[in-house]
Amino acid sequence: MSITDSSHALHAAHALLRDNRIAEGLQALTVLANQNNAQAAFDLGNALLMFATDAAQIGQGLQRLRQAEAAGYAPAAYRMAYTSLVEVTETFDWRVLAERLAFCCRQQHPNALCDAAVFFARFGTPAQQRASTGLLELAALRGSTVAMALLGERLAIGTLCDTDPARANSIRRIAAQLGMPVPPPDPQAGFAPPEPATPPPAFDDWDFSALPAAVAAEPGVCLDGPTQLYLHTGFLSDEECLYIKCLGGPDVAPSVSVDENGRQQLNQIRTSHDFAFLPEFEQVYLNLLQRRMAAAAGLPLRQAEPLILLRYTPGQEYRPHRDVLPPSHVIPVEAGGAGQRLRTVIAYLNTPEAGGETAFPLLERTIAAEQGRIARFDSLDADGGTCRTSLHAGMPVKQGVKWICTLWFRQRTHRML
Ligand SMILES: O=C(O)CCC(=O)C(=O)O
Ligand SMILES: [Fe+2]
Repeated sequence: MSITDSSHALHAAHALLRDNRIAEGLQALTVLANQNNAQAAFDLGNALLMFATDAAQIGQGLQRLRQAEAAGYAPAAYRMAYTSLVEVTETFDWRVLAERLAFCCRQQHPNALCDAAVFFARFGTPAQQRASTGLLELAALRGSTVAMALLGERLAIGTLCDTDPARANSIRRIAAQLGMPVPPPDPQAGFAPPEPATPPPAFDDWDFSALPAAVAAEPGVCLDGPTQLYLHTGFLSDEECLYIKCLGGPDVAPSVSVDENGRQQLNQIRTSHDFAFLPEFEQVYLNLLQRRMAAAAGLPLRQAEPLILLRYTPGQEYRPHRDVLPPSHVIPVEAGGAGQRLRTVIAYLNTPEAGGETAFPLLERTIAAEQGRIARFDSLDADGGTCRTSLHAGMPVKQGVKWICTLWFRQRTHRML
């Protein structure tokens, strides 16, 4: 098949999937993938993983991703990189992760470049730190809107670059239109074209050997022994907080809760908006941040439910509750399931102007929502019963907006990917 023929065939397969003709779409992708079309193999792998309900189907999906990676297709290497960080389906090796990321960066994969920039800014050598703003420029030019938003903040503040308030203003305006929570433009400074005046400088120091430093973490200060309530301030950098908010912010939707009968419903207990980072929405650095949160929890990331991003606007709250699920929602450990929610980590991604504390009424403790800190606590006692003192509430936001993300850890492996 010629390149034009195969790209037509790929478009046709995508159209079938969009029209919900799933079996036909998968069949068309399979034909192309079997002709060694790397993009078709990648798309097929992703589609199989999205519809997979058991380990065998996941295995088939990953097989297609490996095929695409072996053919040198960077998006497949990228997905394998973050999948390996969960350590369920793919064995984990720091050296392989570093090689995959370096490969994706050389191929100018936008999300890999964005991840590299955020990683180097905090953990890179001085030369990598200085170069990281150029990597954000390149990632943005290649289509990463998150990199664009992070770049705008660097230009506004002058972090690892000279300030350029007029360009920062234009970028902030675009990022806000996309639904990202960036500060408003400063009208005094005017507006300059958002694109860089000169192309970003060439860079080829893709040494990711410092990656393990990104996931090292301590739980912090213990505030209550029986509840295992810990507080760790300064856990995430300002840029890491913005990275998480910009990744999920455009897609938050009204939160649902699970009632005592196991039904999902919109209700008055939890009035926030949220977004779940399902496997297809993950990124390498987001997974590294989750590994860091898992390290602070003392549990493997594979025991966590998907990371949830939450946004509360004034008046919104999460009324007093415990994080344990209704029994109907739990497959017990004895039956081979992931079991109950055991431990929660909450990361505070901004500091609201007023309100939004996390209150533990039975402990008479309140944790102020402060950008960059994490709180951690247990929902189960040592004997497996509900931890009574874990009762907690997200207090109403009084002024401004509150952004947090939460990881709920189960008793056993929960993630399939
Ligand atoms: O908003 C908060 O401070 C608490 C959030 C919470 O309790 C939860 O997500 O389970
Ligand atoms: Fe909670």
